[in-house]
Amino acid sequence: MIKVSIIGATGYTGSELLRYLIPHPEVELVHLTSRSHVDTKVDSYYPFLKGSIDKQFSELKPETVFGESDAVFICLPHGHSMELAAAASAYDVKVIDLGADFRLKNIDVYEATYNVEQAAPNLLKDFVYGLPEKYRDDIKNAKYIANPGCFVTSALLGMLPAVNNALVDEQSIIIDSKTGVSGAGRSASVDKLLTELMGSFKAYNPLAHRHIPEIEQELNSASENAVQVQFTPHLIPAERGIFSTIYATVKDGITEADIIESYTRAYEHEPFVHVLRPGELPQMKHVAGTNSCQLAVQLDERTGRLIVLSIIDNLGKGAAGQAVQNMNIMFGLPEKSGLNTIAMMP
Ligand SMILES: NC(=O)C1=CN([C@@H]2O[C@H](COP(=O)(O)OP(=O)(O)OC[C@H]3O[C@@H](n4cnc5c(N)ncnc54)[C@H](OP(=O)(O)O)[C@@H]3O)[C@@H](O)[C@H]2O)C=CC1
Ligand SMILES: CC(=O)N[C@@H](CCC(=O)OP(=O)(O)O)C(=O)O
Repeated sequence: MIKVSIIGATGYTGSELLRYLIPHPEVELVHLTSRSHVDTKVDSYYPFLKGSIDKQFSELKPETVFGESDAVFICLPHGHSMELAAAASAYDVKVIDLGADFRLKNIDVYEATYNVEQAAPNLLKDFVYGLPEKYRDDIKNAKYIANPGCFVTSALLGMLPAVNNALVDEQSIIIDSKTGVSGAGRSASVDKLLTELMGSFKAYNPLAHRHIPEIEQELNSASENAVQVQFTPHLIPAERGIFSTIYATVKDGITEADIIESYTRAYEHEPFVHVLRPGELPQMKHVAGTNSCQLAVQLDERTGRLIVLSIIDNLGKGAAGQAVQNMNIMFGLPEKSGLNTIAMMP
């Protein structure tokens, strides 16, 4: 059994990790840390876990958590993982960070984007960007994983085959994303409460969202030409889910058959990415509570634009599900272990 701990287990990604890890056949949960609920029974804090877990939240003591675990998930707000990763380096433990501290390889870009100093620059090279569809071989041997951002995952899975195969003008990509409010975490501000959003819908951070450099970093490393994206996120009155509609102008001579062939080839062996059949359209609900991504791919012959509809659950493939997928790859387990959930309908 793999001894697993979660730092910041009282948040939304922490609870989603528990949902995947409690039934995981190869996992034994060891430490579940919290600042505000030390000694509270986990199933008192999370009544949906009654009968599933008999543990208490504990204080974060790095030497105990890293010293007694094989794998540790860090689920803290941005800026807190650098010091922890440095502490972990003294132990034989694998770390999967769900935050953004090690996603951006360029330190200046990271510091400008997050307005915080990169306090562990020497560890950056050891962090593998945790998108299995792009970095599976590196993930197998990694000690540290920087789990991708949620919008970024939906954008990259939607655009990587097009960029990899030079199907689209790399400067023409427009990503229009909608997200449920759980993306903002459990202690979100008033403007992200469902009561404020119900019956409404709004855009935020249109020109400066912190995921823009992350999307561009990963698309640029897949492309011979410079990639620049336009990205606008929107909040919708839903608990979870991301729906990205992505537009890009196709290059001269590229046909819909070329596009379908590239997407099919890219994902035919991927356990969690599903390219829909012609005419099928995705709905956020169809991936809720799962680690799946569904893609609808079409060429608009009239405008010459590729349109990709990409859906994930922000807490699933956008966070905890992808983190468990990365753990499975790092420990040589079947990639779907613990991740065989099916979306709830209706
Ligand atoms: N929500 C999402 O959809 C996604 C989130 N992420 C990233 O994952 C990480 C966790 O997100 P999420 O679970 O949503 O966040 P939450 O706000 O829901 O939870 C964060 C947890 O961290 C603990 N915490 C909060 N502030 C501090 C602090 N200053 N020092 C130490 N611990 C603190 C809190 O627990 P306590 O007070 O008990 O200690 C809290 O439960 C973030 O970096 C986020 O950006 C990534 C992808 C998707
Ligand atoms: C609704 C909402 O606020 N969403 C978050 C993204 C959440 C996420 O998953 O991104 P990180 O992993 O980078 O935190 C935002 O727009 O900043």
